[in-house]
Amino acid sequence: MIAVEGLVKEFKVYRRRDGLLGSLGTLFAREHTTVRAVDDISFEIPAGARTAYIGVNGAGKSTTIKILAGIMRPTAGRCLVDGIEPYRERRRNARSIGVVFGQRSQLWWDLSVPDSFQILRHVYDIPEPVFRRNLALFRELLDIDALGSTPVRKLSLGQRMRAEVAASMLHDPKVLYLDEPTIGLDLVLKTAVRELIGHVNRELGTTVVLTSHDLGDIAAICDRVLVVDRGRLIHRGSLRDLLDTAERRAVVFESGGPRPAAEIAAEITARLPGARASVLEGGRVRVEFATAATTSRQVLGFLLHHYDLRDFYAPEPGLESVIREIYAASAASGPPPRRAGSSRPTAAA
Ligand SMILES: Nc1ncnc2c1ncn2[C@@H]1O[C@H](COP(=O)(O)OP(=O)(O)OP(=O)(O)O)[C@@H](O)[C@H]1O
Repeated sequence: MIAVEGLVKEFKVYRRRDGLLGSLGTLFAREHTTVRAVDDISFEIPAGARTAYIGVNGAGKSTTIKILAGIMRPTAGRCLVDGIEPYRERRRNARSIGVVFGQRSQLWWDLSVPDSFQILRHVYDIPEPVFRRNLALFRELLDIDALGSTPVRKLSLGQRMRAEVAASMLHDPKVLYLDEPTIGLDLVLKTAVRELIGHVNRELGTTVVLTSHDLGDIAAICDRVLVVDRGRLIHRGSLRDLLDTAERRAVVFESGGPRPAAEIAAEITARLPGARASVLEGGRVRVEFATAATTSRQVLGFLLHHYDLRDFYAPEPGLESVIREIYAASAASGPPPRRAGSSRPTAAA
């Protein structure tokens, strides 16, 4: 569905000079640096996949999504979305995609949500049964009727986001680009939006590309991840594989023996290389360990041999810690610098 090859996007950022003379100077020669926001990225996303595109602030996520959505042209490389080069055929592309950019609105500021939806219905030429089916879905899951006839500009961020998500899906797009779609939503509405995205993915085979700093969104919506760092793709794979790469894991157990939990925890920390044990509420012991120093098998063997294990479980490694590990590894190996190209004077435009 989506094929990206050697995608590059550079921005020229012009330097401002201080003072009147400096300002006059910039009329004749302006210095700039080149920011390489997307740096030779290639990937493919099959139809119906739910992909998280993640990275720290400024990693290049929004820039990539803007290119995929046809809002921006790449400096080099290309992408095809459902056989279309989005920035060359913007109108055709717009019919088959739905977009939510958390900070930007696709609704009419002075109109109510129902009026905005009526306009979108005509813009996209949405057949009546599809329009009615989708409105019923948004009523059920997002309580869209509660937004009433209030103009969009008067809605709270959370209310507007509900309308934005619904608007992006109104015309049954083949691809949904969601940039922070649950920003400003409370937990109940977050869950509803996640359910809605899951629903259209299952029922209509919609391809979903999500960028979010909300790890709950990623875990609930996506089954695969692309991780970008300073414009470069540094990890791709299934969410399951990503979690399996966790270098730190944990087990929690309850000991039936007479020894105090604090004593057991201290013993484990002292004797198991790379392990740190602590006592949880209720006297259970949590052992965190680095898989590079001690394997899961060694930890389990040690615990079984020394203690009377009553209750035992291994919590899932948190997505947050796994992603932190990936960023740390990337920073340590020193990927290409974000700023490509040098500063040079150019004639003023
Ligand atoms: N129009 C622009 N002009 C100049 N630089 C830009 C422009 N748009 C983005 N950049 C720069 O490109 C880099 C990537 O920005 P981008 O918005 O794609 O990051 P992001 O991963 O979406 O970040 P965030 O999580 O904060 O939204 C940043 O260094 C940013 O400052």
